Amino acid sequence: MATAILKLQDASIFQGDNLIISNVNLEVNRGEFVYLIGKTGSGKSSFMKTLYGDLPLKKGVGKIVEFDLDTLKEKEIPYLRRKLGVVFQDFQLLSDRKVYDNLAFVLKATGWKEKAKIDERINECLEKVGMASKSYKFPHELSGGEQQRIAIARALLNHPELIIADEPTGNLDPQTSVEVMEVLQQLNKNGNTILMATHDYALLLKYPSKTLKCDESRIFEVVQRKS
Ligand SMILES: Nc1ncnc2c1ncn2[C@@H]1O[C@H](COP(=O)(O)OP(=O)(O)OP(=O)(O)O)[C@@H](O)[C@H]1O
Repeated sequence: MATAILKLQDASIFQGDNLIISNVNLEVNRGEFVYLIGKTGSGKSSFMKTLYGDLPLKKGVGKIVEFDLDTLKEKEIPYLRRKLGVVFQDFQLLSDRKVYDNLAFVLKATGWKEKAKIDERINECLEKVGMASKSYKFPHELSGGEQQRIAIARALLNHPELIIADEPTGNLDPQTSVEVMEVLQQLNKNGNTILMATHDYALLLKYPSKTLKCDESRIFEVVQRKS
């Protein structure tokens, strides 16, 4: 039976007092790869921010990786984020430290203490994104695609139940976008559940998958035409 990792019922997304999206009803099941598409300003980022606790869910019911979004307390947010891997368009790596230290920073902040275990986990995650040889590089020594792969490795560190990627290829050229997408596809094949916002239709055509569309203050599933 399909297990819902994310379930929203009659949920509304707000930015402050402004209603951005209303009556959202959707489920994302374990193992799925789901796109969220929609024009600039249609509310994709606001929707995703609500999922990782950056915006409160003020109306409706939402459950994500065993957390209730509608009753989520401030102090629960770090624990929710540990079960999610969030990837952003602009990578958000710390520019003053090497790749290894970017990842170690996250592990230490989430309670990892033993150096050998930290090293092992960092290496495992870098291997998953094909970046094992780059751990002693600074972010500025890497290309955009490489930086995004490091950001994906960082998202994987604490075995997330859901990866939320907000326009992960938005800053990348088409060829590099495909390379990053291949990494995400591979992770999904290995069991990771992924929700990815994008407006890159070329990727959608190349890697068809369940697609949600954000339009006119609503989110609904769209059926992709074959051919
Ligand atoms: N911090 C904010 N305060 C108030 N309104 C905001 C804020 N951020 C976004 N909005 C508004 O919310 C609406 C949705 O914006 P959002 O960034 O979620 O859209 P998006 O689909 O992710 O667009 P993009 O593709 O440009 O990131 C827009 O009308 C925007 O003006």
